[in-house]
Amino acid sequence: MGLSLAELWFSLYWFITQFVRWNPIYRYTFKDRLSQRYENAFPYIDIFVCTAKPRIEPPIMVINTVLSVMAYNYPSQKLCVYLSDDGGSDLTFYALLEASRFSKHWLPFCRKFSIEPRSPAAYFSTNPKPHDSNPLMAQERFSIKKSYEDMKNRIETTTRLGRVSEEIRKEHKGFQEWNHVSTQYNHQSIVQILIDGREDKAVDVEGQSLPTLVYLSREKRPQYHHNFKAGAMNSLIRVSSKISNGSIILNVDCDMYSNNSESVRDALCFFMDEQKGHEIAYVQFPPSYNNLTTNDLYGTCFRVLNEVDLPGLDANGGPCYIGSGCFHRRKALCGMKYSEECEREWKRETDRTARESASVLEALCKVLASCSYSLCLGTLKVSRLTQLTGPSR
Ligand SMILES: O=c1ccn([C@@H]2O[C@H](COP(=O)(O)OP(=O)(O)O[C@H]3O[C@H](CO)[C@@H](O)[C@H](O)[C@H]3O)[C@@H](O)[C@H]2O)c(=O)[nH]1
Ligand SMILES: [Mn+2]
Repeated sequence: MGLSLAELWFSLYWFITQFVRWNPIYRYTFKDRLSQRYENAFPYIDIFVCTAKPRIEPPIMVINTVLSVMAYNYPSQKLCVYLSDDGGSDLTFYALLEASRFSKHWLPFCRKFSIEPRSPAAYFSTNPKPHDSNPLMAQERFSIKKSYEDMKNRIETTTRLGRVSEEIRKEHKGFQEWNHVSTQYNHQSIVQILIDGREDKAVDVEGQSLPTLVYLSREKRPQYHHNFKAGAMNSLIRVSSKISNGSIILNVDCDMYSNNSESVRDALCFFMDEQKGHEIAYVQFPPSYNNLTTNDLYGTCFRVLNEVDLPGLDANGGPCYIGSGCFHRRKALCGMKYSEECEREWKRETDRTARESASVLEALCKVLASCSYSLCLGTLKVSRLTQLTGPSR
């Protein structure tokens, strides 16, 4: 009886889904035209990476994701990367400090040899051998691989130990914050700007500017509910509005590195489309997974979801919001309706950055990441997110 009901339900489900799958839309971008028209008028992009549990989400994995988004092929002065650490862990902070130093070598290397993917761990594991045809690359690859492995060893040793040594703690003022942290669920907000992209000294080894890099651990108190990732996203939206206020926000989970350095430009082809751009609230990238099954039976992705269901939904008002890998307009997340006038405003807003010094910004942002601030504004409702529509690619 139960089985027959289940069969009946799945038949009905299959029948309904066919309507959605009837007329899928596949979209293509023309990034060369985007560059020709807008290269100097690109918007600021804020990228949020979320992590919560240093034991399940090891700091070395987290910083690989951070490095993959820092290395986007996009003007670095217009990129600002935020790591939200709901674990409130100094181990994650230490790993991010290491990543901020390593990025000075990694970003020029990626740029020079156009390497993909730009997560160092993924790059070194998918390209185990250097390219013999280019001796310069082979040499540089050897040295950058060595410095990556040294960094990885330092981070993993510290993670295994479970605490940051006294020598390391002296390397950055940010570690002093942990003098006041009692537990993961009971601590003040911590905001540390590790790279301030506005400064002249924020450059890589080739003298090119680096993206801004911010560590955030919002306040946690036992009497306040923290609302998991949605709570973290709320804090990130507030804190980033003070520091960089990028018009476009990308969110990635810490275990989902970006496997394409052109993703920002792909998303902008939709947002900056002169005719239809203002109708688009978000651009959702389909996720791929590396380790779903032994021997990777399904070719690293959910094929039906990515190749049939999402393009099908696109033809019916827009794909659903999946979470990681989604670009949003900031204004859409803040509940504003987007119109053609906003598009014109946006063009005027592209050169706006905070004027306060990094330490003043840190102090201001701590207030924005506090529990009482979250409480008075309420939480970002998932229902709001699902109302927004936009195309997938
Ligand atoms: O209190 C919390 C709990 C989780 N997270 C982060 O949120 C992300 C997602 O949480 P997780 O428990 O890993 O959820 P998953 O089921 O693995 O992820 C699915 O659900 C997420 C939340 O809707 C989407 O972002 C993902 O794309 C989707 O794969 C991770 O980066 C976590 O670090 C926080 O920041 N704070
Ligand atoms: Mn996850």
